Amino acid sequence: MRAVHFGAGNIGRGFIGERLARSGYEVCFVDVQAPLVRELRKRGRYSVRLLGEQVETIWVTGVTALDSRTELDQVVEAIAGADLVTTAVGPAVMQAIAPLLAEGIRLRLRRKSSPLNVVACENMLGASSLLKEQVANHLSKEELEGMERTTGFPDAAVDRIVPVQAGTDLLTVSVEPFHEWVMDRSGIKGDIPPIDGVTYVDSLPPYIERKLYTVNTGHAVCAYVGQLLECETVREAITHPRVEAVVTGVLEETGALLVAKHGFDVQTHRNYIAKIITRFANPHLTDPVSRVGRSPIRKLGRADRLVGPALQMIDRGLQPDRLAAGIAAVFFFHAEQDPESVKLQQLFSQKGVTGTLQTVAGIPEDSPLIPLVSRRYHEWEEEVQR
Ligand SMILES: NC(=O)c1ccc[n+]([C@@H]2O[C@H](COP(=O)([O-])OP(=O)(O)OC[C@H]3O[C@@H](n4cnc5c(N)ncnc54)[C@H](O)[C@@H]3O)[C@@H](O)[C@H]2O)c1
Ligand SMILES: O=P(O)(O)OC[C@@H](O)[C@@H](O)[C@H](O)[C@H](O)CO
Repeated sequence: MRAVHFGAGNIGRGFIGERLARSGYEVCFVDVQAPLVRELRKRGRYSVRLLGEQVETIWVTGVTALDSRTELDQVVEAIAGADLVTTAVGPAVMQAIAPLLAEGIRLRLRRKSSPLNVVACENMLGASSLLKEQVANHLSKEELEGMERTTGFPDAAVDRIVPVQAGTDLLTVSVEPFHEWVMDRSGIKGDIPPIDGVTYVDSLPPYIERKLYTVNTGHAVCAYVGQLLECETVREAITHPRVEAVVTGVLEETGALLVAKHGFDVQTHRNYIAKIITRFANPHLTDPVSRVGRSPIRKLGRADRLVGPALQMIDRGLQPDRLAAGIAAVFFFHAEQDPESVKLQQLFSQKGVTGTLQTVAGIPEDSPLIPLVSRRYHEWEEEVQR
């Protein structure tokens, strides 16, 4: 079994590649970082360190790599010969890999190959569906019909915290022991050769929303409020009583939404939240708030982890008070190496709370969310000036 995985970064090596290799797939990573590609190809293996009470080292073997900047033909050939394609490149990068995927699918159609599935393992709602649209833009009408018949793009939710890697070895990746990978069965064409640890469901929205609006909402609020209160890592933030209070308050709010919307059992959801808070507090992980808060404009998107649940709460007559405090904290986020953080600061200095939310999240001026966030912004401002 052969898998092509785009993005040999943290989650790519630390979770997707690890799962696929342990399930018997030969994994070909595709990345744009030449040193990473070179080392993966040369060594053919790397280690994943599970940072729990004890450190457990897993060797991921039978891997290789290609450079999507310089080895285009080989990447297309690898896609044509694959049993599965996965991605973990970041939502904004999917567009860049779409032409290569289209080329690979075109070659498979010409060769009358067996069905293929493409799974985007990105933190967003409907990532594989969006990737499908992006690929479709590069195909003729006839090729598109062929793709519809032969290629599945099942949406998925993936969960494992993989921080920025601080070790000296380029390939070794340290991760938390917890993992969850849920895939929408209805989007699959043909079969996906078994993957250890994947749960198949008939409808993904409850699972991806539960993950995005709990793990990622909580994580983001922890990062933004944490940085505002001078914490550098997620652990430092979640063990700061003020941050912890905001995060748990926010997760109570999104929990009420998720229970009302998807019918989750209240106690089961409380346990899910408690487990996540424990994961954030993992003393063996060093996860900087700058990573977790990265791409703040994306994170303020209308369907993303902050504004998404807040607007849905308002629609259901629920009050996203503490979530509004989390959203307001984003406007204080600074990460000089992060182009979105720099851009958001510029935008915010020109447009303030209302204009920025309208621009980046498309929220109407009369949305009740705007005064809620504005009030919370001024409260944070007073707090930091004290
Ligand atoms: N790190 C986590 O804890 C985690 C967990 C679940 C999901 N995710 C999601 O996975 C995705 C990747 O996150 P990450 O933390 O691994 O980021 P990362 O930056 O460590 O990895 C992304 C990789 O994609 C590569 N890349 C960039 N452009 C490319 C291109 N055109 N072709 C091929 N590769 C390209 C980069 O070089 C990098 O190696 C994101 O959508 C993220 O939300 C991350
Ligand atoms: O990857 P992002 O930028 O969407 O979000 C940052 C973190 O919240 C995220 O990477 C988590 O670590 C991950 O989603 C846990 O499963």
